[in-house]
Amino acid sequence: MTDVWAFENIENTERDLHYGPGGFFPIKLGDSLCLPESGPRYRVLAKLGYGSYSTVWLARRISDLAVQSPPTGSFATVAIKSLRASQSATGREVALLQRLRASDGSDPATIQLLESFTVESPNGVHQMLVMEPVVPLPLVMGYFRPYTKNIVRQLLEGLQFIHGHGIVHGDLYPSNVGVAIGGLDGLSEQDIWSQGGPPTIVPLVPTDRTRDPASYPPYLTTSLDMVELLKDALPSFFRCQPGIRILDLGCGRFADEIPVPKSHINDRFAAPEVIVSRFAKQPGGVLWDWRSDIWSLACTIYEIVSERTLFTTLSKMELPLKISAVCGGAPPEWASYFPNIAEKFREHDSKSADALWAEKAAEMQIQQSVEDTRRLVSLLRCMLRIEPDERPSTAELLRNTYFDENVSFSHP
Ligand SMILES: Nc1ncnc2c1ncn2[C@@H]1O[C@H](COP(=O)(O)OP(=O)(O)OP(=O)(O)O)[C@@H](O)[C@H]1O
Repeated sequence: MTDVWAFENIENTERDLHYGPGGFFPIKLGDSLCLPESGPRYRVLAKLGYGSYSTVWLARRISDLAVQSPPTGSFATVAIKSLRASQSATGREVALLQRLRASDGSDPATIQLLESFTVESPNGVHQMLVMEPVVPLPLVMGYFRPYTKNIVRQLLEGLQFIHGHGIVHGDLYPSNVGVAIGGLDGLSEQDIWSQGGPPTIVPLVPTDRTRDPASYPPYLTTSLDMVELLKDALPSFFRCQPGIRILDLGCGRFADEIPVPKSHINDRFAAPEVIVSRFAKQPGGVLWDWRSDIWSLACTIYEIVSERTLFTTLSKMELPLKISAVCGGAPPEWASYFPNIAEKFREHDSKSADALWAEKAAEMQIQQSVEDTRRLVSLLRCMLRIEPDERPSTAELLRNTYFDENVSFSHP
């Protein structure tokens, strides 16, 4: 935004535009994040990522105070998700994560909130969510192919944990799945900086001289290359079974919430009931619930295992047709929702879907044995039912024959 800032934004950084009222909390490397009642608590070491609603930072605890009742052990090196002020005021993420705390000492495949606090900036009041650091699964899946079945099982168990706590995730897709990183506490700050390499930064200089310098950081920074850091400093990470964590409850909801909030999930992972309400402007809004998560998880698993997308970003016409092809036909009412393509739905039946999945299975077999692939395809097809009531629960899915012990666990 050269009309507002002196320098162009760089790729892979949050939008400089979002440092303003209601926007991001200005953070720079080396900052201390302070809890209102107990003073400095975390030192910011590196950026981990950013999204539409937050920036996420690697930080280390600097006070001697133990994190209050940490659910899964005490981490000195943490990820801090700093929410936009507007999101902090209206979002449910903290409340959802609080309900998801594993109080029984178990280690669920769902990200755990270690603590949360608020900080103020000229942009507003921001929630800070302190969590275990992870690396996004898509970045490291290549190293964990032998554990494919175990990863699928953990994903279903993680979602079972979420649903069992009366929560709908609402935004399941591969980047919202992470792998827990043990061992960062054993590295010095210097190790993290030198092994992770220096970030690229771009100075933030507003062209408007009246702008409050406390409302934006002095520079934007790229994220730490966690994979490189792990390769150099913690190579054992790649040799162990991955601990899966489902992340980002930012678009989630309580199952009993009325009215049901708007769904924000990307079309590629959105269940047919969401697609119909979006594209066909079905009156009365859409009831997206745990069954919609089952659909999204199937798309996520397919993408993680095959490294291909099941539904690419498609037009209003193409996506319903693709769903009909994958599921072996569309329900009769779709003819009235999508009159321009009603004829084409007739081309799809269970036979054409079998043929399509046979092709997909051939692509997926590169990673698994033939029998594993056959069973995984059958599991995914159970999850990908257009009628929400036909989608099994996570508990039912975990009893699927794909998880039977006698089927090979790894590569052929
Ligand atoms: N616990 C964590 N450890 C390491 N990195 C994380 C962690 N949580 C989030 N990230 C990184 O920060 C990015 C943004 O996080 P997240 O998706 O939760 O934010 P968001 O603002 O809700 O984004 P979105 O626009 O996807 O809804 C993620 O893509 C991920 O790379």
